[in-house]
Amino acid sequence: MSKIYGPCFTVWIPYPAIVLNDYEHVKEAFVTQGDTFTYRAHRSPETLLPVHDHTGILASDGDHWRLQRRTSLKILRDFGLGRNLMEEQVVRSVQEMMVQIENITDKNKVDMFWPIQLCVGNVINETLFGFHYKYEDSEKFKTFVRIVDKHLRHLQGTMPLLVSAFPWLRHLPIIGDIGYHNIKNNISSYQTFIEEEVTTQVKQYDGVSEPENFVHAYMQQMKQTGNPGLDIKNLCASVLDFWLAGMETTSNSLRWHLAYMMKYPEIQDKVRKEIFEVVGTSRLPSMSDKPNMPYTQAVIHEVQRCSNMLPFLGSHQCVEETSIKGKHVPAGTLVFAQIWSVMKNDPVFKDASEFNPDRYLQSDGKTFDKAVLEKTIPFSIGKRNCVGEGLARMELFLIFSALIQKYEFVPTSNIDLSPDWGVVMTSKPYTCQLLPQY
Ligand code: HEM
Repeated sequence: MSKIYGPCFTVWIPYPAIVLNDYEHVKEAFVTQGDTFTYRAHRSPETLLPVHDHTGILASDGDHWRLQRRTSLKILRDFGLGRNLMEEQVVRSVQEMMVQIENITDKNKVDMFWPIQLCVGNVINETLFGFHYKYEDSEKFKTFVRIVDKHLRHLQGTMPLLVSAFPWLRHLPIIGDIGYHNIKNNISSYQTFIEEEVTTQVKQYDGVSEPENFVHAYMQQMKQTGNPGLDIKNLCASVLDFWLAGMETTSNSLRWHLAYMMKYPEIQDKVRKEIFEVVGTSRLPSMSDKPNMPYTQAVIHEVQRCSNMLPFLGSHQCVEETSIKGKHVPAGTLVFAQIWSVMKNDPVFKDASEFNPDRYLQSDGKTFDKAVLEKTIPFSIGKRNCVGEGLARMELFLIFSALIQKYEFVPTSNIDLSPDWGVVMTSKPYTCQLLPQY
């Protein structure tokens, strides 16, 4: 549509919503006029993700959103987000995953879904609740993941979208049940999961001693600040946000990474060559290796660009009358930014449909092309960008490079790189043969 209507146009769904399609418009709205566009639209199907609207980070706005986002970021930073502590946590999960894979007796036809999911899930689980699920005792975790997975696919269905366009339809039988009430009921299953884990931690913590996990630290903030916006309801909502936003995205992205590596085995070999040269085989890759591994970094950028897991960001709403690049935007207008379009259509990506990690590197093979990097925005930009970007980048690097270091991934089923649609665009299921490399 952007080819016909340009980088900024209005769609009627049936209310008017502005769609931003290029980097310049997205930057002007979300960065230059960041405060004006941080509000959410509060319409289904988005409101069907959290348990209560206007709680936590993802589904709140205004001063309440600022408080929740600031509190969560402070806690994550105190726990070492982007520093050694968090790296140690990721490495622990990687080591457990490698043992699990090692123990798979038949490596000729492996589905990597659960090893990756549990590895990523345990990073977030340790941060939030301070423990890991054991591979042999992870049924509760798997049940939760299955519900969320189904939920995220279902939300993009025709019925939920119809209810979003015409909210009164939720009162009709069938459409209302499928498009609204069944989904709302589904949420209570994951609400129970989260509340049980939070309650266990709340009971264990005295409110004053050194916090050992996110729940403890949030409770400490509740006590120290006395701020009524920090309460158990918002604690549960923030924890759920981290589970939803932090686990499904990162684990799906890693599955995309392996799919691309199997489709392009020569690129997989080149990544492994760089890992062997920089890290060797006697230890796992670490964050201190990252600056010396430009090709691996370029591959991660290119997989994120091409897989484009979150083509549409969550809704943004403009709180006051303004203009974007000279185009009038009335107060209350909905704004959808298509980072899909930015990463597929910006002229900086030559032959954008080709999978070509080299586009990120200059001719010396080491220096990054800053113009290309600037427009690669899988975590969005501006005030409402991804809270977990630092952690996600660390996980992608450490988990991906550890897998490629140890195994060659050879497809044993068709690798189809077209996505399965949902709130998060996932790779199609595949199986692979794992060939140990040392
Ligand atoms: C590859 C992995 C990831 C990708 C591609 C990704 C992408 C994004 C994007 C594009 C947004 C902005 C959505 C919007 O504008 O509505 C976002 C928001 C968010 N992300 Fe991530 N994310 C990833 C991993 C994570 C992780 C690991 C965490 C937590 C530990 C996390 C937590 C969040 C939260 C809480 C928000 C909401 C921010 C707000 O509304 O203010 N994400 N993410």
